[in-house]
Amino acid sequence: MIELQDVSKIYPRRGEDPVVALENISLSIESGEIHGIVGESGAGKSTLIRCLTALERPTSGSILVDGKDLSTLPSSQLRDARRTIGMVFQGGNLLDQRTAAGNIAYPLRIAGQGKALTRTRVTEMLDLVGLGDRARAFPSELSGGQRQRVGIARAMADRPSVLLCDEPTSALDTETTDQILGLLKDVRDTYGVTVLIITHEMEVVRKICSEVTLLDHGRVSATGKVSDIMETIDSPLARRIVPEPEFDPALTPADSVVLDVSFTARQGEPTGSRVLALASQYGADISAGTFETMGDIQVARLALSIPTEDRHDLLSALEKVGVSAKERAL
Ligand SMILES: Nc1ncnc2c1ncn2[C@@H]1O[C@H](COP(=O)(O)OP(=O)(O)OP(=O)(O)O)[C@@H](O)[C@H]1O
Repeated sequence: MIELQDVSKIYPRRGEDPVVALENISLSIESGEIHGIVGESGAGKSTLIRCLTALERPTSGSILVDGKDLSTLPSSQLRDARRTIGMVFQGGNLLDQRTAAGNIAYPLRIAGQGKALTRTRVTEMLDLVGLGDRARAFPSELSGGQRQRVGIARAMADRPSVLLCDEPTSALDTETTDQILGLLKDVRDTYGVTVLIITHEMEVVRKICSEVTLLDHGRVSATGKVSDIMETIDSPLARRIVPEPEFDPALTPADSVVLDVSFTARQGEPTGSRVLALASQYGADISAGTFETMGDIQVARLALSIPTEDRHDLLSALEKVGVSAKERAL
């Protein structure tokens, strides 16, 4: 479990105002959750990771990992506490001169684990990430996805309780991204590890995060279960996670307007069919649409084109069934 209590990080600058990189961050992440941290460049994501790995101490507040306060531990105990945290970096960040097995063994050697345990763990981790036959390959002989698999194996080798992933899928293609995200989920399922992912890719949030936090100028601007965030379908974070579908307004028929219609539905709720029936009843057509299944909810954003004169009737019919809709300014 990770708990941040009122964490602030202020960088002093000579002759200039200090930079407040993190301001009163409070977050509680239960064991076994997959929590995404998103935010614009400069929002404080890297600073948060550095504080969580105790590479930096926060200016104030406390950071507890499995009940241990990393911000006050003396250096002598910090090394052991750090072993409870595994790090996955962008692109794998492997040691080029070591084989896949050598990279995975490295943190175990540093931690002083014996040869026999190291050997068993390396085999177990290579199997876990599906690279049992590539133990002797050097990073230059592996694909980007395989390098990241080794990165995950290395991070898990010393059995951490927390896995911090810093942009784990950036620079990977969609298919490889899916495989790496699937692997992170499997790792969580197998070892019950708490996963924190810093990402700028909303796809990561959609596909594997159970919870998400949006950082904005060093503050928590929104946080919660992804399904709860998506229920407030018009919130800025919900729009960022599942944006409105793009389409070319030039294709809208003459004398028509576009309505943006958004809704969520739990399994078995007929909201989608109700919306489509109303659209058809009022002569609307689907110009573009996005459907996402995220955990136990479905999220839909549709752009409906409708004859201008019928738009108010459809808007009020949708409102009656509790579906958010508004006219798009073209
Ligand atoms: N060592 C430092 N000294 C001074 N300011 C810093 C330092 N590290 C970060 N900052 C500032 O703190 C703020 C947060 O930076 P941070 O790198 O955490 O953002 P980020 O969300 O990770 O951005 P990106 O997505 O671009 O990596 C920025 O204004 C940055 O300039």
